[in-house]
Amino acid sequence: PPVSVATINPKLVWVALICDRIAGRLKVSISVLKCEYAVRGEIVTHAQNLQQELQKNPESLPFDEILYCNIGNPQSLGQQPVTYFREVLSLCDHPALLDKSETHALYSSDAIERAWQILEKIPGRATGAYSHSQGIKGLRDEIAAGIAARDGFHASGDNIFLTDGASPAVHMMMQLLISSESDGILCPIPQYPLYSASIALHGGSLVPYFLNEETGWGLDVDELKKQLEEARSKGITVRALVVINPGNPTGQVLVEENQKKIVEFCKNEGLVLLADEVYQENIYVEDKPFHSFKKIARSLGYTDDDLPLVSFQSVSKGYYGECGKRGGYMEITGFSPDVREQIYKVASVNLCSNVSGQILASLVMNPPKAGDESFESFMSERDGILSSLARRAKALEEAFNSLEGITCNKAEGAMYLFPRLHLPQKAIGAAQAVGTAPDAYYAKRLLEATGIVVVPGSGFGQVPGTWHFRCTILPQEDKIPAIVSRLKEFHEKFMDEFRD
Ligand SMILES: Cc1ncc(COP(=O)(O)O)c(CN[C@@H]2CONC2=O)c1O
Repeated sequence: PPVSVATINPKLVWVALICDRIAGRLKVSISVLKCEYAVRGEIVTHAQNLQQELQKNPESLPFDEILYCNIGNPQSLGQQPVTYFREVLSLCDHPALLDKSETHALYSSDAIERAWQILEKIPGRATGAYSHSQGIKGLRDEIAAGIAARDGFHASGDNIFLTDGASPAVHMMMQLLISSESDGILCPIPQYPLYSASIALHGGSLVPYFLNEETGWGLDVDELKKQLEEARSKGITVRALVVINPGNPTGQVLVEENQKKIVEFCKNEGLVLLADEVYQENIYVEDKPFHSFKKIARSLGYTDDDLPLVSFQSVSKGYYGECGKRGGYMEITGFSPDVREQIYKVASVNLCSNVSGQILASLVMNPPKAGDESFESFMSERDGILSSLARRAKALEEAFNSLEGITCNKAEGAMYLFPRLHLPQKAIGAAQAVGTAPDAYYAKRLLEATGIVVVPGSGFGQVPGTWHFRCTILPQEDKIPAIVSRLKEFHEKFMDEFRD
């Protein structure tokens, strides 16, 4: 009888596929086979199967809904889009509305004005046309102005590449940096698996550096040096350093002094600094404001020519959470004209990113200002979402830390908690008996008992012998108490079952 992939050990599937590939029977490349993306991996597939069962027979499982806490997808869990952004987007998408008198009764005057300004930046006001391969120049200039206002240092629209979210920008940079397995990219462990997946897809080598859980997921430059030297001793040419700040899945926010050391490290070692800053607006602690690496580099006196730096931003996070609109950019500085030409060439192969995402990225980086008609309502929506995220982060952190055998660092930023499971040996043995990582075994048992979907820590990487899972802080606030009670009930039973 057909056997579901969920019950076969994924490693065996992988070996079988590789053998098929070597035998020439399978047309999928080895790099694709090596690629994994746990955020939408085996646990999520199992959850989707359970959801179908629930739809067929609502009484079939010990819960009545699946709660997807596996992915940073705020609007899928009830978060509302920002009114002003949607007003401007809808007017730009259907400019004929701007000629109708009734529009003024439906839209704020500053949204109407902003839509006119944006359309004036688009050749022929044609939002349905291909744009420049870096994105519409006028929108890139808007974004550059927003970056300059954020950092207090000059930014140029010529250095902005607008992309369909930050993901394709990361893939583009990996394509440019990696020629073979001897090219290495320093990545944090735990890391957001876009990086390990992209490095695998491009045939490169991931050079891990471990964040320190004991110091709140601190990034220690001595660890960077150690891993860099080890990679070089194996003949790997390390091309770049990835830093995710605020961190995913770990939620830490870097302090300025640490960032300065990281910039100096990249400068001294001749590394490209890939600064993933998609959670720059998700900061929940007063004493750790966000500083972009662009700002840090300029404050150290490094100019455009001193340090190759790529800064990634997205419209998927923050208080806007517009994941499905696919907007974002990379700001590239410190590259020679020849290299910039190659970056442009790669971008031009994809023609351009979607224009709605481009418009949204310009709104995110240049939102309403004091005095604008929409400013008060915009700030009320923004602050309401961010303060609620902070409360949810704290509630879940406290819940995890109240459970036997779980410790959880604070989520200082981003959208996730990454609690550590101190599992009894019996539980580890039970997982090994079914050929599953202990944290994946826990996550599957949690899902089957409560409907809560989390991602096993093994999907992000972790210090060997430690086990974690990642849970988003995104379920709406009124659902958090039910999640906490379901989680507590499951966990207490699990520990009773496996206590040594
Ligand atoms: C650190 C980081 N960088 C880049 C991205 C890509 O974002 P976009 O392509 O949407 O701009 C994500 C998405 N976060 C994933 C998606 O949801 N949960 C996650 O961990 C991310 O967490």
